[in-house]
Amino acid sequence: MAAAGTALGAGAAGAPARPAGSACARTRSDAGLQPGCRRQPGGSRLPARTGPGRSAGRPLEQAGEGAVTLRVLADENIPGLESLLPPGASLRRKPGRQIRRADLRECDALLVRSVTPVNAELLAGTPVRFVGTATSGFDHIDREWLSAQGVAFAFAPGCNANSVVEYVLCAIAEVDDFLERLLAGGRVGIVGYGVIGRALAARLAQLGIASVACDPWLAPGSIPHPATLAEILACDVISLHTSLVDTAPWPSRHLLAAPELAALNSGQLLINAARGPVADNAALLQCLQAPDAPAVVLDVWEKEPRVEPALLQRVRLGSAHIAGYSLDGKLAATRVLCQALAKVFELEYSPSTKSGAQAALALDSAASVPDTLRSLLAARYRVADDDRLLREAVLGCDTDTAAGNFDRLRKQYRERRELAGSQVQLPAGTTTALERWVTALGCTVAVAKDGA
Ligand SMILES: NC(=O)C1=CN([C@@H]2O[C@H](COP(=O)(O)OP(=O)(O)OC[C@H]3O[C@@H](n4cnc5c(N)ncnc54)[C@H](O)[C@@H]3O)[C@@H](O)[C@H]2O)C=CC1
Ligand SMILES: O=C(O)C(=O)[C@H](O)COP(=O)(O)O
Repeated sequence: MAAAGTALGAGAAGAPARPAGSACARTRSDAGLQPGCRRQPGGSRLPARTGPGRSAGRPLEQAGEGAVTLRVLADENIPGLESLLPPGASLRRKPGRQIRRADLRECDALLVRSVTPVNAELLAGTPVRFVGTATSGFDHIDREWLSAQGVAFAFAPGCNANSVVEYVLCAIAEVDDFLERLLAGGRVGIVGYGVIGRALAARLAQLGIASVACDPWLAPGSIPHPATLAEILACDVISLHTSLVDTAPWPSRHLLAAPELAALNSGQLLINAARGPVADNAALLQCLQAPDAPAVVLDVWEKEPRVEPALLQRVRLGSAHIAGYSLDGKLAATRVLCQALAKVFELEYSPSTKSGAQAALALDSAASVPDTLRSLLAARYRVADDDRLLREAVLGCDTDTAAGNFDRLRKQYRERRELAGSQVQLPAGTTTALERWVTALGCTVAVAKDGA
């Protein structure tokens, strides 16, 4: 098992072994950079290829005086690279599912998303010395192989955590009266207490909503309100945020299988915005055919890009693996990868850190607290919109067309901004209680002056 959390700045003191596919404490600004590069004798800026059967890397090509050509191949769905890559990098794009070894014959750095498996089959015999994934999860990357070969690796921990948290809050606000129930003393059970699990617990606490969490890979004492999986499954809302882990003793693949799903009832909401296989989809379909089935929201599916139509028909809300797709999160991930790339290849680099201002929101109603929260959340994002698009794209199509449509929805995803960080204008005379809810969602408050 690869030592997990070899990310820069990461490390949970006293933590036991972490599962492959897990990352320790990280924030949006931390680049998860796995070492694997050595300074070359003779001053080459390329990382050494230190793995078995490898020779040292050759220097970067010189393109004109002083210019460095760093050959980058990137998934076409990583935004902002044209302006954020270090100067001197040359960029080629390909659809992530179509990247093959032959594409990498003249390539120093590969930038992928979750749809490109990166392993010996893809990289052996290529000059690639840096792999970056613009994602939080890295179950598609064979990090042990990369490390053994001296190929540097970076990922984007935490970059889209708030996007996922807001997706979960929106789902809660959009399904039945779960938001009311949580605000009236209900509980959320969080499975997986990594970056996203912790961010969700923190946001819920700001809203005065209780949560408990389980994550057996963490050291005892690292979860403020720990619970067993059985206790989690008794909560009003259950939200899955584990990495996809196959390692004993606590694999997360099929963590929710028939016995666990049988514990749920129609008074509960289950949300999976982690990885499809964390919930056994065949068992989930069976569970949803029972009369006392829970409400289920799925952003992720076991055989993406193939979605089981019968399952989609029975979930309350379904989306095309876009929980983390805020523009803010995507651009943050691009910046993290570009910074890691510049560090590995020892390039001077100071990228812009702005995503662009978000339009201010106005809140003018004297609505109930749940409706105030609901309207604020819906001002930026509604899971129901993605649900409609997914149903249109998948239901009634043949399997291959539906799979292509699933990927197209993701490629053409609209510009979605996060709520946190938005300025919310409140009417004059607004109560401080209303301000409290606005700030609990991570927004800043601007109170209009009388007569304004
Ligand atoms: N739907 C989407 O758009 C997105 C999905 N994700 C998924 O969410 C996952 C979580 O993201 P982060 O919090 O950043 O990752 P993380 O690595 O910080 O946290 C994952 C946590 O899951 C825990 N875990 C592993 N196996 C477990 C088990 N059997 N039971 C309970 N906990 C277990 C790990 O110990 C770890 O603490 C990612 O690995 C990725 O798969 C992440 C971002 C966007
Ligand atoms: O960050 C992750 O982990 C994710 O699941 C991504 O947000 C999903 O994006 P893709 O890489 O699948 O486009």
